[in-house]
Amino acid sequence: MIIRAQRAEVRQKASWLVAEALRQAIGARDLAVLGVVGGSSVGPVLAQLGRELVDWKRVHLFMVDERLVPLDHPDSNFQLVSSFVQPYFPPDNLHPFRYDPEDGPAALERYHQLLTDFGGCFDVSLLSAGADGHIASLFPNHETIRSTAPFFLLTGTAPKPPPGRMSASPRLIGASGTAVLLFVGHEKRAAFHDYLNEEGPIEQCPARLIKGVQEHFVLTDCGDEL
Ligand SMILES: O=C1O[C@H](COP(=O)(O)O)[C@@H](O)[C@H](O)[C@H]1O
Repeated sequence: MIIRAQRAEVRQKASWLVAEALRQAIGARDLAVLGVVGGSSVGPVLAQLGRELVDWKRVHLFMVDERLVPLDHPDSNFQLVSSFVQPYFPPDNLHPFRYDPEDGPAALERYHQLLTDFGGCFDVSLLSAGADGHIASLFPNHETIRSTAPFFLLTGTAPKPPPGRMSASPRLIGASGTAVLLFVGHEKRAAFHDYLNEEGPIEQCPARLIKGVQEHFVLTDCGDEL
């Protein structure tokens, strides 16, 4: 489903959709895994999400992607996300990706194991597309979007700085129960039009990946009529 609205409404609706999908997952299996990206678009949605009626002690937050910087670095996606969710999330339910350059692949395996402890996939993914159509750290025409990894991947060649990143793989994002994808801001207009193109391959516009997710919603303030 595509929802075109003014920015404030996009944030409100996205927050409601995420909350509703979390409530459904909690109803089905007593807990829910929320996967979240970084970037400027998701912060206000996460702030709004704190006003929704959700049993937060049953929700576990994982990063869908992370920049390979220390967790207290201003570029860290977790740093940004946690600043919005700290007021309402139990601290023990926040699961940052902890990278150690000494054992990169082992860090991926540890994160995979941790996710497996909570069911092995994201019940809900909150995503934001970049101006080039990337989602998480899966970039157009890049090794990351071509990856067949079942869970998480590392790259040292991301075209958007910093080049060192961790990302949920295309398969893991595709296995989400619900995906909520934002195209917020005029600079995302071309990417949104690419997303709409039924013919185009996922490799050129990774945002199209979510068309394969069981339940997916796209919210944008880039509609032609706005
Ligand atoms: O680099 C990244 O960018 C995307 C999009 O960010 P936005 O600021 O345009 O919303 C983000 O989803 C991703 O997590 C991040 O690493």
